[in-house]
Order: sequence, then structure tokens, then C-alpha cells
Amino acid sequence: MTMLSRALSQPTLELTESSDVSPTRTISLHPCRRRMLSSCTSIEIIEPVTSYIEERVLVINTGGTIGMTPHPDGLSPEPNAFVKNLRKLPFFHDEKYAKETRLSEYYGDETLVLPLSKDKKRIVYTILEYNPLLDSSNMTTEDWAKIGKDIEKNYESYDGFVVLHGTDTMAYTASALSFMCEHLGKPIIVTGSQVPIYEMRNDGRDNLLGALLIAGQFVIPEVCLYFYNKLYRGNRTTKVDTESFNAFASPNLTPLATAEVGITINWDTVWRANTTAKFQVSPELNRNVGLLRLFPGITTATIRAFLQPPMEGVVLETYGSGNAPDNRDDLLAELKEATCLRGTVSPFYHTGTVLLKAGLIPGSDMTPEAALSKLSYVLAKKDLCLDAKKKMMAQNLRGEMSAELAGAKLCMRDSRFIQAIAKFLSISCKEELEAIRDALTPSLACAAAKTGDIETLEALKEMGSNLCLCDYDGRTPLHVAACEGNHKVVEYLLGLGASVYAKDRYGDTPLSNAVRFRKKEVVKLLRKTGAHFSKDELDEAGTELCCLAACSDLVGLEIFRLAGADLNKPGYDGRTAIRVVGSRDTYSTFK
Ligand SMILES: NC(=O)C[C@H](N)C(=O)O
Repeated sequence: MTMLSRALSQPTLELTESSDVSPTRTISLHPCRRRMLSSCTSIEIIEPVTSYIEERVLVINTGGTIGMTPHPDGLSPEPNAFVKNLRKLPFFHDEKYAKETRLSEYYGDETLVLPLSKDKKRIVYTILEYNPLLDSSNMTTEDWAKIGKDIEKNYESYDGFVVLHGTDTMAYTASALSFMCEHLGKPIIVTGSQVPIYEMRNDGRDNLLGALLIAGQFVIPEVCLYFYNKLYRGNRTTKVDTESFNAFASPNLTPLATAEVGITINWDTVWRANTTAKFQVSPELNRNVGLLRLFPGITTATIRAFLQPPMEGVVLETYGSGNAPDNRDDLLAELKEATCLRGTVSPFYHTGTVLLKAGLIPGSDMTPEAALSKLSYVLAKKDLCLDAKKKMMAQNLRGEMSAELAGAKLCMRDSRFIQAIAKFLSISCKEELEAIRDALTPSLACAAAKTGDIETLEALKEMGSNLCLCDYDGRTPLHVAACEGNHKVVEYLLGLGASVYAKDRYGDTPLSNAVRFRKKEVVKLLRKTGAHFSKDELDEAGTELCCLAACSDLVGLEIFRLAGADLNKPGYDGRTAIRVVGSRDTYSTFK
């Protein structure tokens, strides 16, 4: 039997399952094999291609030095050159795999594939190039909104997003995107370079490769900035150097990841939205905002002029830890008149408290870029009154400022269980204790999720463990709870920011698990949180729906429908599930 005829015969072999309690049996063709089958016109022998998990990344190329070439007036972006050039570089495109799996026929010429990663994943990436490509100094809030809307439009088709961008205003764009992208569950990584990727010595290749590998392999639900082997939270960054490859700093937050011999993710630092709402983009931004930096001798006339309409909000950059002159009543009176936000605050000095008394909102340790874009985002919220907007400004929305430590937290070192293991293994240093914690707690949490034991999950959380982490098989407590249909546990984990996009080693998400085990209520809950089938699962659904229809498995069909599958999607032979049913009674029940 050829690979093709074996694959085609599977649907009929799998048609028999239809009970309410047993899992839905589905045929899972690897994306590359499905591509090969879909482009076949006649039966032919297909050489086996080893199946690895494919992850899809959308690269939005907005411009910047990374894709610039020299022109008489200096460097400027070169249109329609980027993909062509990457295609020629073997570490950016595996031509052999692409040919064998008919990548271009399926996804188009703008899609390339990286060589197999160390973690045995294939990153298939599509480049969406903007026209015109921009030097980032020319970017406006409209460009930020366009990026946001494109991500929203393509959100369900990709596992992660990379935004290629100039470095000059990259920290502003990353900050703005972090606020505009509400309830984000997938990585968005902004990157670029100091030297064009076309030059012999450049930083663009490393930056792009690192960003692609992280966006394709790790579910970091944040807008990040990747530069010079470090992944930062985007709204914590600022450009600090125009000459060095190490152009960005994150002054008040350690990197989320470092890419050295291996890629190490600092999961404890990753920000997770504690919401169970679906991803959406709020592209509206208020442009009547400003950034005013205090300097010795600033006049009240300058401040007054700055605060004139149409100005609706101002970020005040102060001295040191949030100080301003306390001997300048004229200046304080001007500020009192306005509603401002200042960059950082410490009630340590009298010169610091005067601004609080003048009614300004403390900005904690936000960067000016983050404070300004946050203000612009918050002021654009039409349905909020001024007080609500002020409150929102003081809240930590996307990890843009350091949270106050809410009392001493029980840590792993206090756990008798871990202590006993540490003693047994003669371990005492913090790093080793944390390594034990990280190795053991995902499995313990999965076990608790299986039995619906929220108390144990809570205890593990109290001990400092991250309930969103996966075990040795890539399975998270959410996967397990979804399989078991433990609705309460699923709700609890989603509330802690567990990712509905986490994939286990077989490429399964909590949603595909809930569908397989027919956990209808969990499917509904996961969908409410934004979970969706991947493009490949949707493409494959037609055949699976036909299988279910052939044995009148209404429960299975209903679960697929709830999970977002289109009942009109044709199967491998062009027939839809509705045609397969053939009986009016059955048809009317699931129409
Ligand atoms: N390195 C760079 O990308 C600088 C360039 N002027 C830009 O911001 O687009």
C-alpha cells in the first residue's frame, strides 16, 4: 500500500465510533502530508517525509534598517527583496523540505521554512510585507493600529507573530502594541537590526532567527522585543545605543528569555493576563498626549503652553526617583491644574511627595515610552469616565510596571515536601531547589488537575510554582483538566492565565483534547477564552466530520461544531458531512 492510499483508506477504517462516552476518533494527518495529498491529482507514490510538528509564524515586515540597502541619500528600505534573499540562505529556508512537502503550492511564495530546530520542530513562516516599508522615524499611531489589526485578522491562523521594525521607535511600537492587544495568548515579538541583513557582518540574521524560534516554539503571551540574544517585555524597553548591536535595555525588568547555547525562558517573569476573555485589538489611540521632561529652571510659561488644549494627558518625566522642585509654588500650581502622570515615584523625599499632593498619578517604574502609549490607549477608551481612566492609569495592565509585593509569599523552600526531597538529595542552594520545583510541580499539578483537586493546585501555587508550565510531555494542567472535563479546574486555571494555545508533544491543545474526550462544557469554556482549531485542524475537519456523519454520531458532530469546525467543509473526497448523512432526520438535528 502506498503512503497515499494508506492515508486515503483511513477515513473508512475509522468510521465506527459513535458512543457518547468514548473519545472521538480522528484521523490526524501531519500538515506536510496533508499538503502533499491535497496537491495530488492522481495516485502516486510519495516518499515518506518524517513528520515533525510544524508551527506557523506570521512575520509582518514594516521596514527598518534590517531590510535597507544603500541609496545616494543614505540607507532606505528595499521593497520586494526580503523573502527572495532569505530563500537563498539555508539557515532561513530548507528548500529540500519545502519541495518535498509542497510548501509553496499550499501557502504561496511568501512562505519559507526553517531547518529542523533542536526541539524537533519545523517553523513555517509567512512574510507579510508592508507597502511602503518605513524607516521607523516615520511611524505614526495609524501604523501601530495597522499592525494590531493585521495580527487580529491572522490571529487564528498562526502560532506566533514577529514584527520587523526599525529600532528608532521600536520601544514605542512594542509598548503601544502591548496595550492595544487585549487578552493576548500568543507571542508577538518585535525585532529589527542595527545593520541591514544584506551586509556581510550584521545583527539582523541573529535577531530574526532568534525571534522566529521563540515565537514558533514558546507560548509566551506577551508583546516582546528581541534583540542581541535577549527577549524583553516590549513595554519595559528603551533604545540606549545607536552604535552597538546591544541597542536595547530593560532597566527595571530582567529579560524574559536569553538565547545562548540554548534558549532559556524565565517563566516566572512571563506576564499572564488573568482573564478568560477572547483576544481582541483596540486600535484606537488618543494622539493628544505629550511627554514633558522637567529640567532645572523650567518656566511656568513653558508648562502652561505645553498643557494647552488640545492636550488631554501628559507624562511628566521627573528627576531621580520621582522628584520635582518643592520650592516652586508657581510650577506646582500649574501642574495641579492639570491631570498628569509622572514616570516614577518614591515618597522618600519631600520633593517626591509634592507631586503626589498636586494630584498627579504615580507611574511607578514605567519607561516614558510605555507611559505615553498607555496614556494614549487609556484616554481613547470612550466608554470610561475620567475617574475610571485615572484608575486604569495607576493599574498594572500588561506588566509595564513593577507590582507591589503583596506580603511575604510562602516559597518552595518552606514546603516540607520539597525540603524532604532536598534533604534526601543533599541539596540546599536556591537554584537546585528551584530546579526540583520546576521538575516536580508540573507533574504534581497535572495529577491534581486530573482529580479535580483545586486545593492542591492552590497549595502548589502558594509554594511559588507556575501552574501554566508543562510536564516532560509538554502537557499542562489545563490539557489534563480538559481531557477529564473538570470544568471547575479549567475555569480556575484559565483565571490564572493558563494558555489555551499550549501544545503538547503531539501538537494537541487543550481544545483538541476536550473535543477528543467529548467534554462539551469544557469546549464551550475554552472557546469563550479564545481557543480555536489551527488552520490545519480546520482543513482536516471535513474528513473527520464525514466520518462522524457516516455513523450518525451527532454528539461528535455537535462537539466539532462547538469547537469551531465548519459543518459544510468537504472531506477528502469532496463530500460534506451533510451529504454523507443522507437521512433527513439526522440532517435536521445538526443543521
Ligand atoms: N536601526 C534602525 O532600524 C534605525 C532606522 N532609522 C529605523 O528606525 O527605521
